[in-house]
Amino acid sequence: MRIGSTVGETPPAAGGWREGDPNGRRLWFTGELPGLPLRIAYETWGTLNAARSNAVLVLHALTGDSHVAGPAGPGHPTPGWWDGLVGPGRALDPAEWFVVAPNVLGGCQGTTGPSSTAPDGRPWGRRFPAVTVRDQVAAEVLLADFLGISAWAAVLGGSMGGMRALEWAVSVPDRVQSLLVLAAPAASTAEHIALASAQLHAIALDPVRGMGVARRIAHLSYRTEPELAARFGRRVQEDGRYAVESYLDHHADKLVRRFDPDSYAVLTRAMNGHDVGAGRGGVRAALSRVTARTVVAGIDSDRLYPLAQQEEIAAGIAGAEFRVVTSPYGHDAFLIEVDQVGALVGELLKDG
Ligand SMILES: CC(=O)SCCNC(=O)CCNC(=O)[C@H](O)C(C)(C)COP(=O)(O)OP(=O)(O)OC[C@H]1O[C@@H](n2cnc3c(N)ncnc32)[C@H](O)[C@@H]1OP(=O)(O)O
Ligand SMILES: N[C@@H](CCO)C(=O)O
Repeated sequence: MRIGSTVGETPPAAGGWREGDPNGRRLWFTGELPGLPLRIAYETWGTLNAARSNAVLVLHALTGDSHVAGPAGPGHPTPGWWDGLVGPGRALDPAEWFVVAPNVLGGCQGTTGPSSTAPDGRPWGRRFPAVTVRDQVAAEVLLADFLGISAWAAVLGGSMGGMRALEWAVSVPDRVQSLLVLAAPAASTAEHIALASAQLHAIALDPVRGMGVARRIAHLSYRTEPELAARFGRRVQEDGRYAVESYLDHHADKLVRRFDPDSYAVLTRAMNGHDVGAGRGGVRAALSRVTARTVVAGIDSDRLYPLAQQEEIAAGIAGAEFRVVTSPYGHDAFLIEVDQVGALVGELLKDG
């Protein structure tokens, strides 16, 4: 394993990597997965204690990145996506916990992905190999090895991050002491694959405009019908667009400005392939491997990953607690309902 630079050195140009952040430490390391040179960009908050027992791994969703906390700014296209969870007096207080957040394998914010340079000196682009959620976790295991963390005090994730958190607890149970799976399924369903299929077709037709279409489709699955009705109704703007149409246009435009369509496609395919039970005798058999103290939580209005999918996970893990986040916002509540999510994290970590 070759160790990469630390803060302050010139970061690699590819993949949207930028300089350090005053609220956290942005780092990267290089290693190798079979056949794939690997760089992982990650951020940390707090200090690893001498016993190496206070490390918490936070795993982001589809278009998230390592920037869990801190303001938006140069190099941070969005503010910290769980900003309310990390900081003094918050559930993940850096005075107590060493918080680590990697950008996912296949992503576009510093970790190896389609916008990275391939061994032939050209960007990978569409040639980037298909990766699975298991590959992504294998890469994160290399990061944990590098950091000298044999077991995480907690692994936390929502949505695609929840898929990886679950995969961690199943594939290396002895390295996960406690686990929060939020708004994620044990396996992607026909509905998920169908929604993703339409998005992937749009990107195949035209990467940039197609990703805008993909985001519109996806964003609808992240919110709820009553919320859209209450916020936008049938209102038409001065420019002639329905207000809800304009809202989706806005989210599409914002994503197009900050995200790589090839990464979007690679990560979407990885989510399609997510099935924690594949090759392990099925979901129940896979879940029975988990030894972590576990909280599985869903959102009562989530139409993408409905509550029954988290109930299934909780039912399969010995001693798991099942919790419901109450929200009108649907799937995106895992990002919005920070107080409720913070309470879940606090519950998980107390006496942990
Ligand atoms: C772990 C991760 O996933 S990290 C990545 C998270 N971030 C993203 O995914 C970015 C996309 N954004 C989102 O998904 C959501 O905005 C969330 C979950 C982050 C926050 O949700 P909310 O606070 O409910 O924001 P909401 O969905 O209402 O969007 C607000 C935006 O829509 C804009 N907007 C609202 N109505 C309209 C309209 N009729 N026309 C145009 N724009 C509109 C607002 O001006 C605001 O713009 P801004 O974000 O540029 O300031
Ligand atoms: N808004 C989130 C939702 C997906 O879970 C994202 O873009 O990652």
